[in-house]
Amino acid sequence: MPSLGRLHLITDTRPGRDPLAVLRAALPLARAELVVQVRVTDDATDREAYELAREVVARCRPYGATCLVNDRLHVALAVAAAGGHVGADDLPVPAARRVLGPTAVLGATAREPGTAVAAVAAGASYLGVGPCHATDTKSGLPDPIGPAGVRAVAAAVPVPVIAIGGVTAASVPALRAAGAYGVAVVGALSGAADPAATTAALLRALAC
Ligand SMILES: Cc1ncc(COP(=O)(O)OP(=O)(O)O)c(N)n1
Ligand SMILES: Cc1nc(C(=O)O)sc1CCOP(=O)(O)O
Ligand SMILES: [Mg+2]
Repeated sequence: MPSLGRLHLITDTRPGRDPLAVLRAALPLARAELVVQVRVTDDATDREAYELAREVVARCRPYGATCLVNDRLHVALAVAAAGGHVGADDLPVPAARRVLGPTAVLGATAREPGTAVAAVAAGASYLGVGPCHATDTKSGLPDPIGPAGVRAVAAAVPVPVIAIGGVTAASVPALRAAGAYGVAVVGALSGAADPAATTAALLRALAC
């Protein structure tokens, strides 16, 4: 399995956002370092998720970037994405692994070491760990765990930890120092005035 990219761009399909424009800006800079997670709003249809994921897979391919699909693993399979990401309300990790097969990339959300260890034992190949910082992008999240929370999880598992939640280029150094392999962002890129410049800043921070 090729090594996982360190910059995870999660698509923002909320009204007024343009996920493909952000992707166009990020891809030529981040190339194989980019993992694009196709995440649609809960009210999106499977057809909408499929069309977006198909487009993302096609755009990622020439750059060697990776496309994953959030939650909807049948969509991941249908578009031949590299894998998917599941959390507490989605298919359990063992079931997700069965659906995706043994070689797919499978991410699981873990907020503390116990869940993290269980997710890895059940077949997760990386963990999304957060929320690291406060964020308006998703409601109903628990309190931020900060770099200390990331450190606790990263110390407990042998797989890459991807820090998520309110991540910006400025917060990357502390998260990396805490053991994060990479970061996942929504708002830092989808709300950026200059997504290319922000991608470059995130990549610089991740390279240190
Ligand atoms: C990299 C990464 N980490 C965590 C999540 C959150 O997944 P989940 O808890 O299933 O919540 P939703 O994204 O489905 O709302 C993620 N998507 N990616
Ligand atoms: C989708 C999601 N899941 C999170 C978790 O902690 O599980 S935080 C989050 C939103 C991340 O968006 P932003 O980069 O704009 O803060
Ligand atoms: Mg989910």
